[in-house]
Amino acid sequence: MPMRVAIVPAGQWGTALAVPLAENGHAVRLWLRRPEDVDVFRRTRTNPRHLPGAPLPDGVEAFPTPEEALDHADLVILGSASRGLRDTCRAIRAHLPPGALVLSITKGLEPETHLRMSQVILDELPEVEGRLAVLSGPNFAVEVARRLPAATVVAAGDPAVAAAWQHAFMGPRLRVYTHDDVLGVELGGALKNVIAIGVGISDGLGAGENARAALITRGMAEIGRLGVALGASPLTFAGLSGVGDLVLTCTGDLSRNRRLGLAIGRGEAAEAALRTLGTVEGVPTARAAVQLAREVGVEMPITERVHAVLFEGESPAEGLELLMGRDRTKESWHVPA
Ligand SMILES: NC(=O)c1ccc[n+]([C@@H]2O[C@H](COP(=O)([O-])OP(=O)(O)OC[C@H]3O[C@@H](n4cnc5c(N)ncnc54)[C@H](O)[C@@H]3O)[C@@H](O)[C@H]2O)c1
Ligand SMILES: O=P(O)(O)OC[C@H](O)CO
Repeated sequence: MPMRVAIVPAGQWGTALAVPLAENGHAVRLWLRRPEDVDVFRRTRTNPRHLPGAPLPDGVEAFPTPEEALDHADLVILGSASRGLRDTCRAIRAHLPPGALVLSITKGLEPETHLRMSQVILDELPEVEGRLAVLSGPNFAVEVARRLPAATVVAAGDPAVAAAWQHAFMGPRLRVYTHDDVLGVELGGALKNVIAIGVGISDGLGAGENARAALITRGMAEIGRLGVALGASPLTFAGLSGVGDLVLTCTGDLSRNRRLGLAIGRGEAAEAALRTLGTVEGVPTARAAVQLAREVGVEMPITERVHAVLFEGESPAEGLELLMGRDRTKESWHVPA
């Protein structure tokens, strides 16, 4: 059954997700935060600020206010970067249709609180409890917008909620798997961005492909270690939202996190790279992840080094040396009792 879907706000990822939704016959309304972007959209049917060169299908409309975008919405997608998610929740609260299903597509941890994105949403919008799902997986927006084949995961506490989103998105170019481990799916999507910065740094230094594979694999181990300590199922990290997204982000040159790392590893200034790249979620997430890991007593050596390079002036070469010089250990996801 065709539904009304609001994407509030629509950045690169939210705009790309309008494509499979509209192609499934849903009426999609984007909230574009700058009114001039709405004018451009109405003239060109593109959102060039966030997703240049991707014409959107009939059935997608753009609006300058959340109120208009949310009018009679059955399904609501929160598409903000993590730094704006709280403000987004506050901006939509008064206009959220009662009973609408809500989906988080944001990958990150809040630096000050260490909360996952679904926890931030429930903090601001407790009334959506039971109606909230999260989407995460190995998905570059530009490829989804170009209708290249992809797979992703929707997780929710209530299987009927996950199934409703699966039904809304699933089509010949996008496979959607449901999951019940919201915690594991969100942590995989958030923490892989920090490891991708680390792999980019290593590649930028010219450390080689052996180093890249080692960082990805040991990165998965430390993500899994923290995830399990926090209550996630270990097998979630073997799935699309875990190793799938980690591999994509660490190896795909479309990744902004990987590209930030590459720039740092080559000796370029992180600030300049960040200005060009825009949203790089691994940066705020590195702060939260390091504090969270220390709180629960879990070792995350790669995340620690990325954090030190980003925030403590450690050089990429020093970081790599410190990782290679760690005490001998066995290969495991050992979680202290
Ligand atoms: N782009 C991708 O390929 C992709 C794929 C999967 C997941 N994601 C995730 O989707 C999320 C959004 O990424 P994106 O690529 O769409 O980023 P983007 O930079 O293109 O868009 C970010 C959106 O957040 C809004 N925003 C930023 N600061 C805000 C604030 N303070 N208050 C309210 N809104 C604010 C912007 O207006 C914009 O609409 C990220 O968490 C990212 O990890 C992105
Ligand atoms: O461009 P990035 O690094 O934010 O990665 C985008 C997606 O998260 C990949 O799944």
